[in-house]
Amino acid sequence: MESSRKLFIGGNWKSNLTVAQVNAHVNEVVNTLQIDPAKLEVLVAPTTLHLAQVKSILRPDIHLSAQSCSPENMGAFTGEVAASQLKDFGVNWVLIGHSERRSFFGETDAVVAKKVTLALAHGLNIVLCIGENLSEREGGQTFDVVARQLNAVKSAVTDWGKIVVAYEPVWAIGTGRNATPEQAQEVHVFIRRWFTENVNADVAASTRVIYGGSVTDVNARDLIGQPDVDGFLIGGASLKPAFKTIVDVSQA
Ligand SMILES: O=C(CO)COP(=O)(O)O
Repeated sequence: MESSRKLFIGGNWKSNLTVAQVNAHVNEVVNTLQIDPAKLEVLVAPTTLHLAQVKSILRPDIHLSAQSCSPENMGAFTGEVAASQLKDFGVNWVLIGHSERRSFFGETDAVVAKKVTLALAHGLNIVLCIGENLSEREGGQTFDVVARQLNAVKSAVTDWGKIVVAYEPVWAIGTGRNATPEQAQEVHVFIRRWFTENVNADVAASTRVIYGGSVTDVNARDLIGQPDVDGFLIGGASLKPAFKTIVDVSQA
């Protein structure tokens, strides 16, 4: 990555871990990370159920994030947690647009945009997830999909400074088949160009674009070596001691 942007590494724990496992993982892995605050920000996103528990034991220099928020304000929306409730509770970050939300729970671009609007209105920072699926990649539509997903939130974003973009090709998530460093770099460059053309050059230069999809302690070093890969959003490996190795090699 380029030195002007601070590295960003997030652990998305998805729907994993018991209470005991959360405690052990935070105490043994997350809270023992070596983080140079001038170089790197780290975030963890436990289930909504575990936010309070993690908040009570997490090192204060590590960001706590929800994995989603409601596309509506507080009210009669059973099962949802509103952005304002996250903020009120002391959670300052939220993942929005993860491909598992889009594909398994029917989140459309319009729903993603509503969530972005509310999250920003209530002062949350966002990791905005975008990326193409396998048939879209094989059909040569990667750039079209990524641009469509960015266009969908463009008018909802009042402050790009509160957003980290996570490029997560769906075909790489949980498959053990990561994008090659060159494939990641190519799309990250495209995303940066989208910012230049649709927002401005400052935002294009300063927005962190992180990569997600089968990141491991083995492939992290080559991926982070790409000039436009500013960090990672990590699923499986964020639940293991490998998370520590990834943090270490990324700062090296
Ligand atoms: O979806 C991801 C992070 O949000 C990536 O998951 P994996 O690292 O398990 O492929």
